[in-house]
Amino acid sequence: MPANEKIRFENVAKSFIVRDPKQKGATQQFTAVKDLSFTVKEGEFITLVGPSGCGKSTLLDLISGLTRPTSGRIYMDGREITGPGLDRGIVFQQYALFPWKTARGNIEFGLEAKGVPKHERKELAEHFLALVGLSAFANRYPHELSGGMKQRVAIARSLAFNPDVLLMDEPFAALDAQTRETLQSELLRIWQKTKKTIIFITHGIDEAVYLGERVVVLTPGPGTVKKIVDIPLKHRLDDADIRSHPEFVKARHEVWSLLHELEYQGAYI
Ligand SMILES: Nc1ncnc2c1ncn2[C@@H]1O[C@H](COP(=O)(O)OP(=O)(O)OP(=O)(O)O)[C@@H](O)[C@H]1O
Repeated sequence: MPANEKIRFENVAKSFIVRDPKQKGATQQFTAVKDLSFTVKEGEFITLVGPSGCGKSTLLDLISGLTRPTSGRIYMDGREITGPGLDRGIVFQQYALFPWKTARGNIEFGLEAKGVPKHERKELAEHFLALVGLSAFANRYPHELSGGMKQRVAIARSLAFNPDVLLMDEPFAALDAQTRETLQSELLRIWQKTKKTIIFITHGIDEAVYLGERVVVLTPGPGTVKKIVDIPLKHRLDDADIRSHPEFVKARHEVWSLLHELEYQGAYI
């Protein structure tokens, strides 16, 4: 295993048994992803983009250990992933916060379940609320927070567990464009500070290029790797208008062109 390798997909396929629409009571196999082979480096920010139904969430479920591959193997730190673990944190599109707990309470709750002592829970919650810029909102309940704030709490909650890898499934998809951009740069800042490995799923080509050091472009279902595009942008946070930068425009165009090749015709991107 190369020294800086964090996650390795080796010929991974995942099929589901589904109802056969042509024959009452019969079932058939449906392949969601196949021949998936790629690696993610330690501390890397990698984004995955592909049309609806190409298997992005399936792929994340496999890394999280919520489901097992039908064939092939997935390794983390050289060990096969066989189930869920706190070394992998997940942030979903929907915030999944407890409505009866405050922002701080939501973060502390998981830590309590993990057996972290009370004073440490409070300290950790405060540290991560500060990291996502929500110190002043610690005592607010989810319904008193904006969508962007709720998603920040969800990110803080995941980070408080100190996972090695943060798995993000379209976390900003439900937000308005302005809030999304703000959270994208905040996430980059957090990534630079925490040095976590981040695997981020998105429908957005801009988002994939802005965040990812590499963008994994997936084929329409059954999803497999079409191409991995290197994004050579070095100073994303220093340039407020990085999206107009020629390197950004070039990378964006490359990903866009891949997703508009013939095999994607009719797919919803
Ligand atoms: N538990 C399941 N049983 C049967 N089919 C499933 C199951 N989970 C996913 N699928 C199918 O596998 C394919 C991939 O689904 P998945 O949710 O991974 O796609 P996606 O790329 O995340 O889609 P989207 O971008 O629309 O969220 C879809 O056709 C879906 O219907």
